[in-house]
Amino acid sequence: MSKMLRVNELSYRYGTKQVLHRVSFAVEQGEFFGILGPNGSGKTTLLKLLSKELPLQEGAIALNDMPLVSFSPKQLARVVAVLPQSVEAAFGYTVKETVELGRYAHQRGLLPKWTEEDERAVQEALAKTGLLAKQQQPIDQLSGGERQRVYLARALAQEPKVLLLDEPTNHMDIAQQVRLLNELKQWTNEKRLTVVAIFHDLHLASLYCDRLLLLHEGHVAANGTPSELIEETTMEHVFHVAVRRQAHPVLPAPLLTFLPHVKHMSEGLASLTMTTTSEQLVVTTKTPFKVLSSAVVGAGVQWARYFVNRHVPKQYTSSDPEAEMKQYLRERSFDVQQTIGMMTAVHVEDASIVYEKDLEVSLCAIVTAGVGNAVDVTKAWQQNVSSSVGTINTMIFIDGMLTDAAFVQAVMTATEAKTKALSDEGVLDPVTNTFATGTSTDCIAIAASQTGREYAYAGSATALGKAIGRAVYEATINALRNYEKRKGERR
Ligand SMILES: Nc1ncnc2c1ncn2[C@@H]1O[C@H](COP(=O)(O)OP(=O)(O)OP(=O)(O)O)[C@@H](O)[C@H]1O
Repeated sequence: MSKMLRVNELSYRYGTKQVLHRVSFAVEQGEFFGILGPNGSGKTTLLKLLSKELPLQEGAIALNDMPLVSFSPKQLARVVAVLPQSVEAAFGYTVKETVELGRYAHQRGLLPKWTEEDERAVQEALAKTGLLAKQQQPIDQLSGGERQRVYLARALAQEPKVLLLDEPTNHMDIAQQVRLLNELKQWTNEKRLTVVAIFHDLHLASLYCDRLLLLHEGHVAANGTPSELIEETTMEHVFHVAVRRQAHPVLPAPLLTFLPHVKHMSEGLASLTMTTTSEQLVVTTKTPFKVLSSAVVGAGVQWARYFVNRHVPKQYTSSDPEAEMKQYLRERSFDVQQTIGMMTAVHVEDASIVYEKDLEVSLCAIVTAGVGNAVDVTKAWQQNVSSSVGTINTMIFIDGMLTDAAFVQAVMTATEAKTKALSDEGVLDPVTNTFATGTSTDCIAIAASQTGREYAYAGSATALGKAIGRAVYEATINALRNYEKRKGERR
């Protein structure tokens, strides 16, 4: 298959200093290709060889299957545009005049004429870079980020097939970075523009690039998709920092988080306080706990200090319960970003609290249970299951450092224990008359201090799993009995 750009066994020396070692890769037309690597790994040198700013010493570069050496400067400028790392501001020129210079390669003859085509390309480039309103301004009166955009506009006005960018978003604020990369990405799709760009920001590279080349001391350390390449061991080897890979919340792109030398301190469960009123049950921890939950507020993975189980009337409805609950929390001065918020129609004073403490595990389970919406989940498909708020809310606080697997297993173990408690208490699904496995709107939060003892797993084979199983079972049984008692008193 023909490639837009093909680099083969490319090596380069400044004097006796070898800075690139037999670098090979290929880029297809329309690809957004990123070059990553630590300072001094050879990225700029590589880009300068691709633009012929540096002469070829060893190896080969082909553009559209033609050797780069065979291109005259003007021929090359019709195919390749470059945005260097830093450009000297050309004093006296306006923005538009600077961008017009990009049309040089397309002009012919000794006395070239400015054509409609030239004007259209310049205006399009100005529009793409958000500079239409500034076109008459002198370039030396612009900010660093704006000037960077002018040079990008000049490169785009060249209407190249390949765009070489050395840190294109350098000097730009985050909104400009995202805007520019969105535009470039669109051009790679619509105009089949090929972009080869040096990135320092791994996240931007991971989000926008189709493929990445990772350089390490002038060698290719890796070459692949962001998902293949943004990987903990490789990154730690190349960048010499401890990292952790995570999933992007919306896209199948990896995110890397650097692990700083800052220690998270916690007093564990000793710092836990609980207050209960008829309106709400609130658990507060002195330091944030890491939480995996299905709560109305704070669902997913969060760090939180406030855990609110709010009592709401049985007939509670809201078109947007999350927004309504956030408003409720704000009105009561909770820091919403650090709060896990659940709701229940059950009286929260009937919560059951069970502590498990031995040499291996220290945890606390808090359960509120109502079975107005009890459901046998295996038969739920037969019925119109309600989603009102008669529910079982389970919170588990663990003194320890849980892996992701342990968090997920803690949810499984707690759910199994809850289901067993319902069955032992004889709770039935009122429609099918079979044992209920839960209610239709149950909620769970697993909160861990993330200090002290490490727990890789939390299934029933482990001490943590055993403790969760016992505590959740006991707390659920007690909470169910409290609920039944109150119901009996009301009759
Ligand atoms: N003109 C030069 N003369 C001598 N050595 C040079 C020259 N330009 C760069 N180098 C050296 O070559 C190596 C690679 O430099 P290069 O600029 O390609 O790295 P880079 O990966 O782009 O770095 P950065 O992330 O800091 O921009 C570095 O050790 C640098 O000091």
